[in-house]
Amino acid sequence: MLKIAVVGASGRMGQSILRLAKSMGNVAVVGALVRPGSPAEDKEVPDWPHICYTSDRGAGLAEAEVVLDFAAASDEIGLVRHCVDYGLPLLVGTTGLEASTRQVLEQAAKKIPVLIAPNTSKGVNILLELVHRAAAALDEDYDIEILEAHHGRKNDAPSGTALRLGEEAAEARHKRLDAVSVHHRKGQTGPRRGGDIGFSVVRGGDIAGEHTVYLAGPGERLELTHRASSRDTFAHGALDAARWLAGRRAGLYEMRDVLGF
Ligand SMILES: NC(=O)C1=CN([C@@H]2O[C@H](COP(=O)(O)OP(=O)(O)OC[C@H]3O[C@@H](n4cnc5c(N)ncnc54)[C@H](OP(=O)(O)O)[C@@H]3O)[C@@H](O)[C@H]2O)C=CC1
Ligand SMILES: O=C(O)C1=N[C@H](C(=O)O)C[C@H](O)C1
Repeated sequence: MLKIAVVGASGRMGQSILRLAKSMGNVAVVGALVRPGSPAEDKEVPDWPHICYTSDRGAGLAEAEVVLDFAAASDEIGLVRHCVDYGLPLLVGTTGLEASTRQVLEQAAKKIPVLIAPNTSKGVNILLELVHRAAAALDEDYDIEILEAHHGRKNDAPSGTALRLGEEAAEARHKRLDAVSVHHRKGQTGPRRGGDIGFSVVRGGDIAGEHTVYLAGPGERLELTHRASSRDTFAHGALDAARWLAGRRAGLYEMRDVLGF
């Protein structure tokens, strides 16, 4: 039985993971971390009656073998330091991380296993491979645009997945994403610069997560799309990844390592 702790346990992803873990039977939730002052604090976790939501990191992570972080980037560095101090493998599902946090995670990965996974679905991770291949095969006459759509409660934009897709496309063309990304267009923009990668964002309703990468060329357009119809898809992937991460040696990992491609 794998013992996990979920950080951001009262959130949408946290709840989905807690529910799914119960139905699976081979994963035990031993910690459910919430923000200090959260209305959930000290309440019993539904499905896990012997566990209470806590904001006490030491208590919440004490028995965990793997930590799953879906806490919307609020105290990432404190969490990473704790995992390093206690040798805990960490899955970071949270998106919208600062570049400085990413550096802290890279340092931490020298000491503990760290899996950075902005999207834990199988389909999106296959999409990353397809985008790499298409961006490399089609030259810069094929303009790359990335469109993402999510529910109206999402806090960060563009999504972590959209940015990861952009990185993959840029890397395939031997570019750095920050040198070619375009996030704003309004007014007299002038023509599109060849080689740019544009991002567009839709927010509304209960959209679980949709990503389309366009490669728009002369006389044709390739569109590669992934649509998640349920948040449980991400929760399933997170629990698979947690099982994979347990007992791994220190290192920086991605979902493609978990999925074996
Ligand atoms: N990797 C993947 O496949 C996926 C990643 N995500 C990402 O996961 C993150 C969470 O998404 P979602 O569940 O929809 O967001 P929510 O806002 O529903 O959940 C985030 C939760 O984290 C809590 N929280 C905030 N700070 C802390 C803290 N310091 N310690 C513990 N808990 C804390 C929040 O509490 P409060 O509300 O009280 O502030 C909230 O309950 C986002 O970054 C999202 O982009 C989402 C889906 C899939
Ligand atoms: O906040 C969400 O909901 C999601 N966030 C992730 C992201 O930012 O890429 C993954 C998924 O699309 C859902």
